[in-house]
Amino acid sequence: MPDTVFAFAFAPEVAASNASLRAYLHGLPGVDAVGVQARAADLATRSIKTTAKATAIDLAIRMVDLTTLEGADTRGKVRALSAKAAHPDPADPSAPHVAAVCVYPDLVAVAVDALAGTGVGVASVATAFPSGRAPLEAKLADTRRAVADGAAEIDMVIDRGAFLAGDYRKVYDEIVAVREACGAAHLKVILETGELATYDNVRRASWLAIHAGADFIKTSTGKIAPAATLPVTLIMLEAVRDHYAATGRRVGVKPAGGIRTTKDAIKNLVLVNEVADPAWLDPEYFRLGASSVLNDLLMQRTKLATGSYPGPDYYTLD
Ligand SMILES: O=C[C@H](O)COP(=O)(O)O
Repeated sequence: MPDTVFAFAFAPEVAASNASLRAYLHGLPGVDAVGVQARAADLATRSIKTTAKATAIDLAIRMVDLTTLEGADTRGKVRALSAKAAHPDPADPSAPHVAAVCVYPDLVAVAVDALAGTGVGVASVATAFPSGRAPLEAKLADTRRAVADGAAEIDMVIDRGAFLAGDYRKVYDEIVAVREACGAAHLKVILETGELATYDNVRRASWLAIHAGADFIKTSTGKIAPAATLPVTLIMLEAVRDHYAATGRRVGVKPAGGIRTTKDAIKNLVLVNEVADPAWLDPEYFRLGASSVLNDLLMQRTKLATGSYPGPDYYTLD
């Protein structure tokens, strides 16, 4: 049965005050938690075989934002990660490159230099990642620095404290300001769904970010559990699907955090196909934020092509 598609009209005056934003967001239909969990669980049981699986694995590799977001990150680590992003399987040039490498702002220039001419983008977290707790001026400076150093994509975090306190206008205004600071760079807005407490809040935060100008909505920082669960990704896919139906603007979705295996990746692709539509099955509109899924995708790819797994030391460490 096809999903009901809601068109949530959003006139500019809705953003004029916190009260009008609140009325809009709390007027959205409530999420049927049991239904969403059951549907996500059902879709997670779908399996993909042989040729379709090979295609899905290559698509998943092309959608990976290969991420390192550790306090201990070094220039050398980012160079090594960038080499892997551009040529994931040095023994098999047919393996596609990933979508982007995602790093802290101070390492953007290193990644840009290492990835020049490869087709792999550079994404950077900004706005006081992962907490989002800094004055707006600091968040904008963070964003501008990353863009000036060559980041083509900015992954910002929302102020969850403001959101949970009902200060939607502050969250909306910050996204608008960061969107402007991004210039030509794409903006991914991280909702940090593991801190939003309810599915209704995930739906509200999705619509808030979409209307404020997000190019992508992203589940998580990877620093808070639970991160990218299937029910949460499903709710976000519904939002971008319905927004597209209402406006013709296609916003992307990026589950991130805790995606470790080829099975995890393929479950997400099934969700995209069934909940949104196949037009989202493209790195332009769907990404997988992950620090360590790439090796498993490469191993399963080799297994499909040759019939056996490569040895455990075959790939560089994630
Ligand atoms: O944006 C991506 C996440 O930070 C990566 O999280 P992960 O280490 O659980 O894959």
